[in-house]
Amino acid sequence: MTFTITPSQGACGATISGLDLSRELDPSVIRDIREAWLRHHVLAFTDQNMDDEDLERFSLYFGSFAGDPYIAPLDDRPNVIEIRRTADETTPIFADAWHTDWSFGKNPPAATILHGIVIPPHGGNTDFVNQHAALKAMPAELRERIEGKQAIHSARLAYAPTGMYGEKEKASGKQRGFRIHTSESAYDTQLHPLIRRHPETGEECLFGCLGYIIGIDGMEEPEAEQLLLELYLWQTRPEFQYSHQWQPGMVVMWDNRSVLHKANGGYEGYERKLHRTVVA
Ligand SMILES: O=C(O)CCC(=O)C(=O)O
Ligand SMILES: [Fe+2]
Repeated sequence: MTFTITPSQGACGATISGLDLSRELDPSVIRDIREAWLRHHVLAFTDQNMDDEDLERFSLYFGSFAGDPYIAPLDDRPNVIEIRRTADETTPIFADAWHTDWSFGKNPPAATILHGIVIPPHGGNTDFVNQHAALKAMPAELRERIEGKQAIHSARLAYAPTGMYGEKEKASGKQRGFRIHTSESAYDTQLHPLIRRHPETGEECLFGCLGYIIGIDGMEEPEAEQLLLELYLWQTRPEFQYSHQWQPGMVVMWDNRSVLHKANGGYEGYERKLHRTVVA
C-alpha cells in the first residue's frame, strides 16, 4: 500500500492520503503511521469509508482501549463514544477550551482518535498546539519558574457535580447530543510534572494546561494561578498551533502527550457528529 504524508503548514499535523482504514493494515504500514504520528503529533486520514468496527481495529494497532470516565459509550460499543451536536442544540460547545484528554488520570492516554461522520459546512475545526515547540521557544525566565514543578490535575471544573457539565447544565434543561455523567470522583487530584519527557520519543515537552490543571504542588494558590495563566498564554500562542479543518469521512489521531487540543463552534444550525476511541 502506498500512501502520501503531507505535513500541515502549522506547528504540527500532517495529512495522510491513499490509505484505506476499512481494511487490515500491514505491520510495516502501521510502523510508518506510528512514526509519522510521533513526528507530526496529529495525523488526518482523508476520504475514509468505514464503520465503528474499522475504527476499533485501527485504534488497537496503537495500544489498548482506555475507558472514558465521564462520557457514556454507544450502547453496543463500549469503546466508542459519540461526540454529537444536533442542529438545534444550544448547550456550550463541548471541549471548547484547551486541554489534554484525561490529564487528570494517573496514566493519561497516548492517543485520541476521532472519525468525522457528520461534518458541518463551516466551523467546527479542532485546534492543536505543539507542546514541544512551546517549551523549546519558551523564555528562560518562564522556564526557570516552572522547572521541577508538579502540576495538580483534576476534572472538577468540568465533570464534578458543581462543574461545567454538572448540575447547572442539567438545571438549564438544555439537551446535549450525547450523555455526560458527572461524578464525585472528579474532585480527585493527580500530580504530573509541568515539564516532562515524552514517554516514547524522550523529547521534552509541557504537559497539560490550566483547566484540568488547578494548581501547583507546594505553591500558594494566587501565585500558582498567576504562573499557570502566564504559562497557558505562552503554551497556546498562535505560532505553536495547527487548526484542523474536517472533511466528512476524515479520521484524526493525535498524541495526547505532546499536544493540547480544543473544539470550536461556528456551525450553529448544523449537525456535527464524530465517533471517538481513546488508546491507553
Ligand atoms: O470535538 C472536537 O473537535 C474535539 C473534542 C475533544 O476534545 C475530544 O474528542 O477529545
Ligand atoms: Fe479532548
